[in-house]
Amino acid sequence: MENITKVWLGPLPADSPYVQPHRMYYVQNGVEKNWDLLKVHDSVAIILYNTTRQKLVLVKQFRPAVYHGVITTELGTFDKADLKAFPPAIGVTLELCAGIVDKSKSWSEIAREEVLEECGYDVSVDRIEQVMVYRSGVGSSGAKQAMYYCEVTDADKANSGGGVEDEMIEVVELSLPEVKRMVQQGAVNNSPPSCLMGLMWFLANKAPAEATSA
Ligand SMILES: O=c1ccn([C@@H]2O[C@H](COP(=O)(O)OP(=O)(O)O[C@H]3O[C@H](CO)[C@@H](O)[C@H](O)[C@H]3O)[C@@H](O)[C@H]2O)c(=O)[nH]1
Repeated sequence: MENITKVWLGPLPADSPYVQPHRMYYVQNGVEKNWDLLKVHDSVAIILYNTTRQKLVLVKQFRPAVYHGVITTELGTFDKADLKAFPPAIGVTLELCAGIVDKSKSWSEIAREEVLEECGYDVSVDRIEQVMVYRSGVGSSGAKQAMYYCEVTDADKANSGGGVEDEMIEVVELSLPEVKRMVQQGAVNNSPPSCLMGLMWFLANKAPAEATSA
């Protein structure tokens, strides 16, 4: 699905619209300290449950940062990736539908748009319920993420999803036993903590009782 033919690293341009690095200084207990950090966009993530099929709707995509992380855990650093030793599939994740907050719209409206763009379901904002808000990357970015829950039916399906412009996103449906297995065994698909936490929240609060017994 990822169709990646070349990967290399370069320096971060100062005008990156996605990542701004800073060194923050502070005085604690009378001692001057500093912390190197990244300003990244806040984001939304949506736990999407199709009640017609009793399936959780997730997305699969190549994540450059995960691919970089997998290689550098092994090699320390690299300039040009060896695609034979490190096939791009190792950078593919299974996640909740999500998106960055990079426009002046309400967070739930941004969540609504992501559900439509990435997963193809057209729902109104009032059907999207806020679940929790937390900070991710507490050592590096401290970015805020708001998690939402939304139930959809087959009748809400407006397109096949997959993202906008050149995004390559695959929509994946998981049955309730598959979701349960996923949280029992952990992140075999490079799934981020927010995804596992969202699925656990679903199992604890929304899943039909028969799906969580046994
Ligand atoms: O360096 C970058 C970074 C982003 N993009 C684009 O920006 C958009 C970002 O995608 P979007 O779907 O809005 O957000 P996500 O990539 O899904 O990321 C959010 O959701 C993730 C899963 O919860 C969190 O890990 C992230 O921190 C959070 O930003 C996409 O079009 C990307 O192609 C770039 O082109 N270059």
